[in-house]
Amino acid sequence: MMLQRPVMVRTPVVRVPLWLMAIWWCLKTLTLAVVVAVRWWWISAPVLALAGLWWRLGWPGPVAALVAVAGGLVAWYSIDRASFDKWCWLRLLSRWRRFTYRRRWWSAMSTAGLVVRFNGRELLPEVKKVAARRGLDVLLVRMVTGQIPEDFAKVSERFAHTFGVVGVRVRPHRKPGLVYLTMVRRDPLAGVVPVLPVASTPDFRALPLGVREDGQTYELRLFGTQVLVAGATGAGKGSVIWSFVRSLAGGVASGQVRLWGFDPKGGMELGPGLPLFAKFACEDYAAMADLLDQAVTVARERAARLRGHTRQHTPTTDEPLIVLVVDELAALTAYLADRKLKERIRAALGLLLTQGRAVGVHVLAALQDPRKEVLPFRDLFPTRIGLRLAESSQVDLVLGDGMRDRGAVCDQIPQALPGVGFVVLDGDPTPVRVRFSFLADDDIRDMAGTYRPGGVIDGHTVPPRKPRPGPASGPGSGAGGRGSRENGWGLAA
Ligand SMILES: Nc1ncnc2c1ncn2[C@@H]1O[C@H](COP(=O)(O)OP(=O)(O)OP(=O)(O)O)[C@@H](O)[C@H]1O
Repeated sequence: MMLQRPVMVRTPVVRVPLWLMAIWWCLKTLTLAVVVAVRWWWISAPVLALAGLWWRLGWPGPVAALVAVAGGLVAWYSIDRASFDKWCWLRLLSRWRRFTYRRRWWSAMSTAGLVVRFNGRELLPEVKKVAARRGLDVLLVRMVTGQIPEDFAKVSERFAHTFGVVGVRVRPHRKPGLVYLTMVRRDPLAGVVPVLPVASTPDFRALPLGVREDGQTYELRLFGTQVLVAGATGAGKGSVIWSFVRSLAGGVASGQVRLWGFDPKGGMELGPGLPLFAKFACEDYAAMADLLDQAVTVARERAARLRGHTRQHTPTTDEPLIVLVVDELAALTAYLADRKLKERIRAALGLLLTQGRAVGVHVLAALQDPRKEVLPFRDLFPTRIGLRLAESSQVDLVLGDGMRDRGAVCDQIPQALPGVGFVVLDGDPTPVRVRFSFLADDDIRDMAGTYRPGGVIDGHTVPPRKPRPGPASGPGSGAGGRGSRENGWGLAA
């Protein structure tokens, strides 16, 4: 039997003289000081500069420098606040916020259940970047292997309370493994959004409808889509409809766009803008079914003509974009007592929603009550807008499964914020919070007077009016010598 030598466990001792150790510690401290000074250069550089001035000029040196810098900043702020915010204030704020979020990060992740224990170690998501904006902070976070953005979305409310912010929205980064957390500190959408300017030729790929949380204009891509708006009573469906109509008004005036209105509430909602509509139906459901059938015929004719030539219709005055504006979809598809008529309407609507979008026949439909009879139509609307909703269960019903967890908390929109909602695009996992511009009745009448289109009156074609600035009289007032029938009530062709 061979005797094995015991394993050597003692560390060999090397005797180092004290002066060598002292040099080593000095070098180490110096390196650490340089690293800290470089890492926090935005603190160390000014401190060094002030110290240099004090060294050469005594106290007047740094005091004069501080006064000059403060004066320069005040002047910059007063002359160009946007660039001051962008290049100075928000950058400093971002650094401060990065420090404050990191301080509470470990406990926040731990209590939210996002710390992963692996191989005896604790792994937690890492804050890569913090960008402060007006009223919100955007954190770029690297997730721990195995985590997905949904894990963060589920605890977003918990984060809001932990970090003392009004809300947290979660959005995946385009690179896997990264996620954005938007910490909303004060609601940037608290103020009413005034009417937006009208483009004489609308850009159908970017129609301005309101303002997003990051302060940018929210632009809707109409080409290739159909739009559904849902909201409880008083949620501001009217403001979505009128913001949308306004974004198209230039095209309505030039004849590039034709609006067909369906207002089953007897003309209450769309009435103030009546002159803008080429066709309109508000009481007679059979007339509404006829209009829908006409739209299906147009869509089919165009599809037959365009097949093999193009995949997207280009609106012209000869072949305009047709937009059907429906104020209460459920009145057509769910509440209607006449079953035969209801089936006819449902069939026509289904065809329009599936076949219309490539050939320039679009639908904007508003919905108050997301009940199951209207649900089959939801998936035919690639763009869905959820305003304030009565119950949390309605959110996924309207916007699609999982949308509430992803931050579309329509049920938490306060009554005091009409016109605020979440927009969801098919295939895009991130709801966008938007406030739509508000048009009072007078704004709608002015717009209708200014941008009303030409039409057919008693067999004579009336050319479109040239847009003119300033207020104009409203519908029914006989402006331009046109009565209610000319305004479209009588289904002018
Ligand atoms: N975007 C907005 N900004 C500010 N206030 C708004 C906005 N939209 C609506 N409001 C206010 O909320 C009120 C209700 O809005 P609106 O009539 O559009 O709601 P609705 O959803 O169409 O309601 P209903 O289903 O009862 O017709 C308006 O009279 C207006 O005062």
